[in-house]
Amino acid sequence: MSAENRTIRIATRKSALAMWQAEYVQSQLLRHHPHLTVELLPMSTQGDKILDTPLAKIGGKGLFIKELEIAMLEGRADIAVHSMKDIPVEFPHAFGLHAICPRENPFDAFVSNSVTQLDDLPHGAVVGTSSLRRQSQIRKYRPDLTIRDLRGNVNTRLAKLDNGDYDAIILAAAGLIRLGMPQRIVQQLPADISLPAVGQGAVGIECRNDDDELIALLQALNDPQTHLRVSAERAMNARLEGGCQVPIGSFATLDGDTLTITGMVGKPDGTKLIYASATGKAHRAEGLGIEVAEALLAQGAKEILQALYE
Ligand SMILES: NCc1[nH]cc(CCC(=O)O)c1CC(=O)O
Repeated sequence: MSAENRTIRIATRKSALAMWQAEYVQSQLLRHHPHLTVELLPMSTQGDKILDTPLAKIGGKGLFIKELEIAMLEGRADIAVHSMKDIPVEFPHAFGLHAICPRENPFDAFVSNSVTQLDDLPHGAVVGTSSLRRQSQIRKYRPDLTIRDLRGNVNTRLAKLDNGDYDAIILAAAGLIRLGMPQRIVQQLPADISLPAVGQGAVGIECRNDDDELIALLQALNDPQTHLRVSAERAMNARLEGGCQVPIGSFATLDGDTLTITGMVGKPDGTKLIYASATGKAHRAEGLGIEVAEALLAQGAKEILQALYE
């Protein structure tokens, strides 16, 4: 049987956003390779089951992908589809990211039912986010606001806002757009207020490193520009040893073959945020990411990050 006639099984989490991403990859695979059969294998992961404990305590974001990797090792699935911002810097060695799809809106979205921009929230208003990165930046910009924890998938978070538990919440614009709710974005937060997470808005495809035939099929779905930008951002994160749940932002842009990357590390209480940028030829994406990490380390990034683990 030729590669073009294979059956590709996609392991995915069951959340609405994960399912959207898996279906997107399914449709793109069929568009480029019409003779494939592409099936979805929706799975519950440890990360989805344990909702009441902070992620950092139960093993971090790797928990959301381990079951998917076991399914691939056991031959029940061929690929796994992930939000790039949710996957750890390092992969188990048998696996790799073999395609990164075109990036959706990478910015954070301010979502509220009462005001139309962050600046209009009254003093003391309650903003929901569990992201240390968002918390740090919002506190810096509006030290008068109260930040309250907010976990769950996108729909759960929106329901908590609509219940009146928060005056506003911060979500990734990409998730809202993909789930068909762009009208929920009342303000797109610019990078100088909320620098996005590493890989935010990009979807990656993981498979076993030894499946050459499949890796070749996936190349049609890879977007080289997104790949370069996300590679720079992930290289920065790797150099900072920024695992899961860290107050780190990283955002790369491309202008022709010139790549610019900006990084940020912040104290969760918003009292100290450090920034660095680098610009250079796009083929040096990873080197530029590492340069930014070094510049952040020179300004005290390590001390900020270490304090979090104590
Ligand atoms: N951590 C949850 C998560 N993972 C991916 C997205 C959507 C954005 C993306 O694909 O980068 C979201 C929601 C959010 O952060 O608001």
